[in-house]
Amino acid sequence: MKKSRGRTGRKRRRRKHLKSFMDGVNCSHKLEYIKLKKWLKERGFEDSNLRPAEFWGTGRGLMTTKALQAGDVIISLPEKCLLTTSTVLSSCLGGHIENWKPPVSPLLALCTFLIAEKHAGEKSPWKPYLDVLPKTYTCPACLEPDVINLLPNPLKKKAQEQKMMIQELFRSSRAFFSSLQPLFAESTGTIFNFSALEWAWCTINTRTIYMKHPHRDCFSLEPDVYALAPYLDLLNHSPNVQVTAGFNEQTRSYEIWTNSQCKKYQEVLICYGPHDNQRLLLEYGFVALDNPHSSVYVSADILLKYFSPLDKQRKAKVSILKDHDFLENLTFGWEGPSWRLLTALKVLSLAAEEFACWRRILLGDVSSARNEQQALATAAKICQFLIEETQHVLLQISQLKRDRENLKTHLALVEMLRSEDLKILQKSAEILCNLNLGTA
Ligand SMILES: C[S@@+](CC[C@H](N)C(=O)[O-])C[C@H]1O[C@@H](n2cnc3c(N)ncnc32)[C@H](O)[C@@H]1O
Repeated sequence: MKKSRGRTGRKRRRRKHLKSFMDGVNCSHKLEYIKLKKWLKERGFEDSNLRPAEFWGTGRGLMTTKALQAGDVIISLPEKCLLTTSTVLSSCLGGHIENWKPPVSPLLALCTFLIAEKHAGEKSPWKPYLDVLPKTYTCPACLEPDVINLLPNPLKKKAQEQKMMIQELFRSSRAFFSSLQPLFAESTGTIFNFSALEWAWCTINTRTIYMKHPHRDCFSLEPDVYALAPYLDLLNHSPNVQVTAGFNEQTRSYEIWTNSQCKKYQEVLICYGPHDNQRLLLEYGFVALDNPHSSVYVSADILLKYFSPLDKQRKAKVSILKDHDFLENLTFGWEGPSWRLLTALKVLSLAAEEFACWRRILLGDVSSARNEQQALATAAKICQFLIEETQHVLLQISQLKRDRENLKTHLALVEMLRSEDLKILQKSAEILCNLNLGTA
């Protein structure tokens, strides 16, 4: 057939090129997925129109072989396929967990089960599922300190806390792991080592669905809300889709319905929640492009740098902001500075003679045109400072990517987070520039 060389041909080629990026590469022929499908079928899972595939941008996910309409069921996974604390209690670990004092948490019970089953290899009834689980994760707990240092605040602090929390979980679980020795030929110290626990913790943190189970006395008081859902847990996240999910008591299956459309052969995406990128990175180890829920945080330290220490009311203003919880969660978003950030800036910008009206400002009132103008001008300066700081970190990352080949994947993740932050800040700067021109 003759190739179309004109505008229509170019458009068609561009569409085809774009489509090939959006479509995934089907990998359902791979042995591990064939085995998983067989395993699921034995547990009552009806073959759906979903196929495992590799996608540009989101990685491994599920593609649909049939167009989905709002209201369609994406997947219905029978209870028998779910891995919960009931699964753990009915395994050989059950008796040990029931006798152990102080009781272990539901999370530790699940981690222990995953590690034990992985160690069992061919003997594990869960092998087909374990074989498709990721070998490594990109949650902050798995990042090197050099990479964590490049994260913005307050994520950096939360990442360090996550790392320490897993270290503490390991330290406090050692005696329990040792108590399992009668079940294993190999030393429990070798089986339940730190990296095994880190892997199991990340598996649960990034892949479980929410399913509340009643409290059982053999577990500590931490909520028992986890279930691992093989195959269903191959669904990736998009902040732009809506789904309904839950356990259906009638069908005794965990079901997900879509409220959005999805074209044939495209990736089926679900929404893990209205999370910003810092939360997505912390909880799931990834960043979403153009995430409408994302924002850039302004710390109290940065905010206060823009106000004179000679202001006699500075101390009083800071304590008002602190008492009314206006020194945290101050952000720049896709729509400019948040109302909270502008309010904090307005209180700090109050002239001596206006100070008495701080309460009105906290309620959203205008004090004076001068006060409004100064708050907007300061917001623009802070935004510019954050733009330069983010550009500086991006430069550091690109240098490190050249020098530290082993950190490349993790650095690329932080780079993506910082680049998304830069986009938000640039958008905010543009909005502020227009607002400042309007009030000048
Ligand atoms: C429930 S699993 C989804 C399946 C996963 N991609 C896999 O290969 O097993 C959640 C993990 O998928 C990845 N993920 C989910 N949504 C993503 C997205 N929009 N972009 C990139 N990675 C995503 C993250 O690594 C996250 O921790």
